[in-house]
Amino acid sequence: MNKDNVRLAIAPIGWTNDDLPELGNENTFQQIISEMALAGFSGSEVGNKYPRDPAVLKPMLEMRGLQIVNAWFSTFFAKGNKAKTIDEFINHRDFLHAMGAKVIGCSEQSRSIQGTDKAVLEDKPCFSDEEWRLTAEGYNQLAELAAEKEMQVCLHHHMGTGIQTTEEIDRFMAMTNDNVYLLYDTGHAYYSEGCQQKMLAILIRYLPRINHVHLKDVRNSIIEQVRLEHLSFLDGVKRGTFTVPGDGDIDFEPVFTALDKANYKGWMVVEAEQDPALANPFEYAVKARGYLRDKAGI
Ligand SMILES: O=C1C[C@@H](O)[C@H](O)[C@@H](O)C1=O
Ligand SMILES: [Co+2]
Repeated sequence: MNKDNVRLAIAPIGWTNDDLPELGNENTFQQIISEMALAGFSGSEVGNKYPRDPAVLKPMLEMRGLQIVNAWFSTFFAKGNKAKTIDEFINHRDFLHAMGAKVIGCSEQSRSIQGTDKAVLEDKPCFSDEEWRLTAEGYNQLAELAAEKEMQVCLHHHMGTGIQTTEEIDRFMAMTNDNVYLLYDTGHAYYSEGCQQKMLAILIRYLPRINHVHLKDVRNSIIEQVRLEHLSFLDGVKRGTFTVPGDGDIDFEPVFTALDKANYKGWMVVEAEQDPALANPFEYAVKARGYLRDKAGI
């Protein structure tokens, strides 16, 4: 891939998991960012151990050659919580702007089961026409608010949410304006659609509107356990659904080729939540960095 276009970041979720705070609670903020830098990454997303004051956070990152590239934001438009969502979004946008980030990765969490004990492959919500209308209207407004700071909003399609499958991503992209982007997450696309081909089809269809990429690998054997045992999303994570690129069953080379051909300019973020007691986060960060050097040439 073209090194002038793409930069590499890593998410803290491999060290401490915001969805499962008991995973990696022993890992400190300074250890996390020091290991990210030592493994050869130049960006990070934001985790729950990060100081939220840019005056504190920025110098701690800068001295390690790191910058903040995005932070997760949960929206609740479909259930009618527009005013609260917008209010919180503005605070979040201003924090990310102060940190120098350009994109704001959001997930529509109305009726989401990603943090519950429901079976992730069976019990996901499906939005009504009215829920779709509210969601699209909300994201169109977020895009305008982001533009006020020369930033862009993107939707993180996610397991267990109302915007997970190919059809749901298609509907979301069709109902929103072109200034609403997609955060493409390889792991969620593969997990939802069950195969490489469909995972790639989403990427290829939306290349012009993808402005942020999460690189997660998956273990098919664990997804099979999730299916057979009707496990929740988080139970799957604890068993090892996800791992770093190159360590699981996804073939990443066509992903890199498609992004490169489309002249993708932006961050690619290694994001591989697994139990740090089973998968040493620093070791896996180094492994991911080596894989990206070998296979993507970056
Ligand atoms: O981007 C993400 C953030 C996490 O909190 C989430 O659950 C994970 O799977 C993900 O892709
Ligand atoms: Co992600």
